[in-house]
Amino acid sequence: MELYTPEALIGEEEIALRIEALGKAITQDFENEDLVVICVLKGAFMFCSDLIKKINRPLKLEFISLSSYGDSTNSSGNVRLEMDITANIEGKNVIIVEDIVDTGLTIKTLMELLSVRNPKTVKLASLLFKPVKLKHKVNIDYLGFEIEDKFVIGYGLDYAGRYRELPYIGILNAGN
Ligand SMILES: O=P(O)(O)OC[C@H]1O[C@H](OP(=O)(O)OP(=O)(O)O)[C@H](O)[C@@H]1O
Ligand code: HPA
Ligand SMILES: [Mg+2]
Repeated sequence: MELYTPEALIGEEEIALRIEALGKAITQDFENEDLVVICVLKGAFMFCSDLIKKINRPLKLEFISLSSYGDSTNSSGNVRLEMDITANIEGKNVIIVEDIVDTGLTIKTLMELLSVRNPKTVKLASLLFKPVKLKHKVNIDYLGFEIEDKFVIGYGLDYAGRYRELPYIGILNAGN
């Protein structure tokens, strides 16, 4: 059987502790306010599912699917909308949940897409931020971890569709 243990960068416990803190912060910031949480598929599915369990406020969950990396470790520069949300977000408090902000192109594209729908507020929660590659200015309201310039996998993040199921964040090596 193929060996399958990519090098760990951020472990399960560290992720869980950070998510608990982010959930608390969101809970406090949205006292008496309803929320629409938008999970950006596919990468954010695991982070989003753990994060919403730590938000102690009424919320509705929506999914959007955006893709620009395909089977590469670099952005194609073209963000494809594969599936849109179904809810009307006009006048609503929206929290976008992303797995990673790398070049910032995906989140820039998504912010533009949502802003014309007139939400009341839009905040961004991202588990990871890779500042070295950033090309578009992005404000992350709820950040998990800043990471170095390595292509990461696991906990929802993929390389060519693989590794999303790993319970921790690992680093993609040539040997993986
Ligand atoms: O800041 P950027 O350079 O735009 O990169 C970040 C985006 O890229 C990845 O999505 P991907 O295109 O791999 O789709 P996936 O989530 O379905 O894997 C990741 O999940 C983010 O959404
Ligand atoms: O480092 C990364 N890993 C996985 N997907 C990504 N999408 C942007 N950056 C990354
Ligand atoms: Mg991907």
